[in-house]
Amino acid sequence: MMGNLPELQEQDPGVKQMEWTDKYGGVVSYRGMIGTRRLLVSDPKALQHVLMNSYNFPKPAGLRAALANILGEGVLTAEGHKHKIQRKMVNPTFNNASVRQFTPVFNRHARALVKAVDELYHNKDHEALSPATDRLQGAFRKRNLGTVIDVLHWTSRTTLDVIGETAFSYDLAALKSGENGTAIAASFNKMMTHVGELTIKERALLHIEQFSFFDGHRPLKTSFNKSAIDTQKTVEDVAGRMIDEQKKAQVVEESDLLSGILACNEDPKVPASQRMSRREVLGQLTTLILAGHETTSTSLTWTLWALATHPEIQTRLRDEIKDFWCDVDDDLLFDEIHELEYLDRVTSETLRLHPPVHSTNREPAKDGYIPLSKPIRQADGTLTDRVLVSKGQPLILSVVVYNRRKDIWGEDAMEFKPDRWLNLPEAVTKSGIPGGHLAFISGPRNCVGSKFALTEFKVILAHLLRRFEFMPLPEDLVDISSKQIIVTRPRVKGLESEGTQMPLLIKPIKEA
Ligand code: HEM
Repeated sequence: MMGNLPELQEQDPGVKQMEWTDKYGGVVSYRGMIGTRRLLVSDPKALQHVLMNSYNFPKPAGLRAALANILGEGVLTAEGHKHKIQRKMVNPTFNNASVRQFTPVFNRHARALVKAVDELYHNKDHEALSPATDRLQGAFRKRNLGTVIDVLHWTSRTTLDVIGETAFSYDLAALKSGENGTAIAASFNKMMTHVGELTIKERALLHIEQFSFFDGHRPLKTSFNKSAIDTQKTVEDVAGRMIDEQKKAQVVEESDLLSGILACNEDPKVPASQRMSRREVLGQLTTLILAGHETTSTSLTWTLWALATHPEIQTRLRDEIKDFWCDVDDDLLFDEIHELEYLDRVTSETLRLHPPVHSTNREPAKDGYIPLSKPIRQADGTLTDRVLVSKGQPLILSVVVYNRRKDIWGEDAMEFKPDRWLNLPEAVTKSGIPGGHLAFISGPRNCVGSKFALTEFKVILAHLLRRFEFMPLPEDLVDISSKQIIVTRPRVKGLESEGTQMPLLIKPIKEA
């Protein structure tokens, strides 16, 4: 009934898939639910073929409909002509000029995060964190070893506040008051907690719901769908009021992503047939909040963990940041932050080793062949350098497997080594995948917010490293594993019931 899916769930995301790939090569056939066959794809030529021809390999209709329950009718779930139109409206709001304008906002929220963590360190009545960190706290404080903080919890609130302000000039107040903040912050938190706690039955229903025989009967009345619909409605109520106010004022100031999208959409030069409906504009907003918040916060979290477990890399990175950024009262500027070479290598290396979006699903619109860079052996024992796929065949494009393949990245592929980016293997440079790793995928449906994400990520990381040292907790106390909850989030082994978290020890940096 469940095919190979339980096997995949037993281990951290990507582990089983990597085993299969090592054994069988860049395209592996396995069983999904109710006898369906899925192809796990990690061959670079095959990935590029599918991603660059994205309109011939759409996202499965069922998956899009299930995602639309959570995200509305935004660019992430649109297909074909609709997607082209939406992407045209959304693209300009993420160009370099626009991201440059948001960089002061990233700096301001990074400072607020540093202040909150600093208060926590000095024990000024900040709220309790998570049961795990609270339990660990006493022992470490007594021995003057530092303070334990759940970095996932703090980065997640910060990136939520950033997206609230940059997307629609709205103060989500997540850092200040967390789940007691605005209705939007509270409902997003509730929905994400729910995703993390899905029962086996709810998971099965989510899978089943993706089959097209549910078209017209979605969303099913599950408690998860109810919380997703509530979240979407909460965002739409607030954003809808804002759109009405801007229309009443008859001036569209392009100060945030929403007004940038509105300005493109209302441009008199755009024919009516090329414009987005009000529902679609609102859908962009829910999409941006979800796509732009969890991804960046989990990347920051995995990076802090990688740096905590590699202190020499942490020190080298901090030294680069300190040398360049003398006065912490100055803001880090857009052009400057991207010139920091070691920071860039550390960023690429974390996105390679810990891509937040673990995989993405596609299906061919018609029968055809997918080319391979390396031949694979077929069931009958013969070798082939192309794979025949039929219309509707589920394809799982595995970001995490491609990013970690030893035959592509080298024998040390599972190690965190930022300097590998100084001299990448030919298999990577000739893969055709822009930027080398696949964390933002490629082609017409690549991550529209990648420059925004990289700038926000680097600014927040630089502020944190300038002020704090991050250290891991002893492995016998805290052993980190991961779980896919839309994005790949960390958990503590043995404390899975406490949800996702990343407890690390912190100490303020003593300025020389
Ligand atoms: C480190 C941070 C991020 C990573 C790794 C990431 C990764 C991705 C990936 C892999 C996709 C393709 C998903 C798919 O097709 O299944 C995607 C799409 C998208 N991302 Fe990001 N993302 C990040 C941050 C952001 C941010 C900050 C924003 C906006 C503020 C954003 C907005 C979007 C949107 C709108 C799409 C849909 C694009 C389309 O289908 O045309 N992302 N992202």
